[in-house]
Amino acid sequence: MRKPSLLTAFYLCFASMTYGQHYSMEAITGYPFPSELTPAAQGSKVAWAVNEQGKRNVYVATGPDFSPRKLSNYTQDDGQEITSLSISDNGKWVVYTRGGDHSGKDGFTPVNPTHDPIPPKTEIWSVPFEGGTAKVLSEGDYPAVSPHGDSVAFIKGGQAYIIAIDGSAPPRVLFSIKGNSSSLEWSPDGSKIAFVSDRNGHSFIGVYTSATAPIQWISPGFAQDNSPRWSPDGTQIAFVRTPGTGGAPDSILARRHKPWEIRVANISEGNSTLLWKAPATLSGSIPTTDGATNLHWGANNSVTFLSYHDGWPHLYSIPGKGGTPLLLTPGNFMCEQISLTADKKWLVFSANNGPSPQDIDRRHIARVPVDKAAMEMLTTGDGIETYPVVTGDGQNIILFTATAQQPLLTAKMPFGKGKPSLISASLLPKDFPAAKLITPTQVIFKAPDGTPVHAQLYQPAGGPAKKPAIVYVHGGPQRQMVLGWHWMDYYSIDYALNQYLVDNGFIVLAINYRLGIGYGYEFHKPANAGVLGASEYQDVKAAGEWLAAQSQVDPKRIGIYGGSYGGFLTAHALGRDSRLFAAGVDIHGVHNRSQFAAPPATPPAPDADTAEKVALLSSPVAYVDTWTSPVLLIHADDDRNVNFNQSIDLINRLEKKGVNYETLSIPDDTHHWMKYSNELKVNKAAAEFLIRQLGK
Ligand SMILES: CSCC[C@H](NC=O)C(=O)N[C@@H](C)C(=O)O
Repeated sequence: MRKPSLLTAFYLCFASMTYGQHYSMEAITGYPFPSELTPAAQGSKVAWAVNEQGKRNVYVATGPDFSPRKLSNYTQDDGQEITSLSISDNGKWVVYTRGGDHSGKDGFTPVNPTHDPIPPKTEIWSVPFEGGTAKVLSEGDYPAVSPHGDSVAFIKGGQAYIIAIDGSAPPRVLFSIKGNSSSLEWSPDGSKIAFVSDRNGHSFIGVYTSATAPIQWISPGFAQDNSPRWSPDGTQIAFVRTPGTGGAPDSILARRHKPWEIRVANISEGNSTLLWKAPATLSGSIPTTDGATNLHWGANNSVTFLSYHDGWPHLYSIPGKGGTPLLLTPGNFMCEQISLTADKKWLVFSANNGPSPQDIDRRHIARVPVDKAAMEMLTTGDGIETYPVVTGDGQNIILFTATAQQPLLTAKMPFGKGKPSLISASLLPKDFPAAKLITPTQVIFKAPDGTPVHAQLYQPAGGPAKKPAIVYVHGGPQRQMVLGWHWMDYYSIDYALNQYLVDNGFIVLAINYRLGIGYGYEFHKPANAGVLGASEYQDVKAAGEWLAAQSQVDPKRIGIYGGSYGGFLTAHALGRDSRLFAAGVDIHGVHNRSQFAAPPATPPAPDADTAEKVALLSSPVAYVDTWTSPVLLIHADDDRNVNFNQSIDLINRLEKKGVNYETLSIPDDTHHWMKYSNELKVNKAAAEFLIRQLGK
């Protein structure tokens, strides 16, 4: 087909925006995506990263107006992400890592989606807060800026290095010891560094003092010690202990408590005492939600942490000298994106809590003193507020806000009562079709076993009486989709695709199936789920049946799509229920989990054989014989989360079965579409396939 001329393309775009026709995929995915929001320890300075159609840069702002200022100048869609962003305590320097894919395994490993013959490196950069040329300090990752603001400790090759923050001298080894060093934590006075030494099955907490002093090991045992946190006076360290690897192989299928405890050590003595041991219940297992244990040492000698043991991810406080944990955040909601204020007196966080029944499917900002169960919800309404940080002067919260129409943007609000006001609206492209986006509504349906399943229903206005419909299945699986733009880039891309499908006449039902977060422990950690029986699939099938029962849906044109774990469930749906799901798009899904069930053990686990059989039955490849619906399979081959051969395996089986399948293979990108042009390509391919199969 002849491509339209540039002038024709411009006219079509202008017309579609003006006369109510469809907006382009470029328009709906052209939003700026913010991340890495961080405050300086003093004053009102903040910094964050923004991905503008693949061009990722650092922005900074200073109170009271917080007008954003672009600090770096990366001009290419080159897939090099910005992470570990921080401002030196004195506010003079901004330091960050550029490169890698930190949402996958081996975050440090460089990514090269531009197929450069000489691949980029993952490097640490610094730039003066007031402006100047950003400079590469060294190849490396996980930078920790000294409290004095003059040097940066970092990790390279599992060892610790240090360099002057202005790059005025070459990096030097700080300490080089057995195992892999990580989690560098400067002591408050900058005289020491606590760190984790991972030794493959056990780990120690170490303290570095100087090139002439031996590393001090803190309470070394036969366990895995992690998350070192200094007391404000620098005399103690709190840390999390879990069991070391080993022991008689346990059942694979049984659900077991995963023990963890918090311990406190005096630096002077080096031994540790037990501060709190989690209850030996399933929900008392070490939490796996955002920030995991979220261990902090706050003011008034208050050690704070997150635990799931009352059924919800809640915050607790316990005196550093010992005592009974105080539940800081009672209620049926989860806390996440937790940060401690510079004065260490408050915790601020996001929670799916508020006065409306819909708030369980949103996020709002809250705060609580580190030593008093006096939680306050600071935001409310129809929006989605996330990633709050308090400025070093304690005057303002800087946060990310979104709505059903507005993608994630940076905002400010007083640290107390008040409403967020946007500070980065100017970054939104002029052609962004906010006014054309619909507002999803909350739907709750029952799964066959009676479990309530929350979902968001996207309905186009007008159009034919019977419309095609799509079940959208998120990945993770511990994620929650909400009633607006999502705070993760991966799910912002899918929210954009859902809106685009609505604009092209589809109804979309985004389902929060079990294994997801936001609805309590039992929903998040259900029996017989995942590789242990895929019980969560019943929620997906129930969603298809719910759509088929709606008067405005054409039951013969129901499709499904999802990425990663969502691809896994999409493949399950097409294999097991092609009569219900007429077509689907499976983006880097997991298809054969048999090798995950029984990890190599000698002797094997008592139920290894059964687990192997259950794992296979939990895999979509077990249902190829009943797969008849057409499918588009998409995968990038530098995927560090789901191996590329998961799609090769399924494709070869579909080919043999004679299923109608199409493919899109993307060389050198990862699980997270590091290159914007690949994100666009994937969304366009998925939309085109669904429209072609179901739309007209
Ligand atoms: C065992 S399935 C792995 C799916 C994958 N999880 C982590 O990498 C996934 O769903 N990834 C993205 C989409 C996510 O974490 O949300």
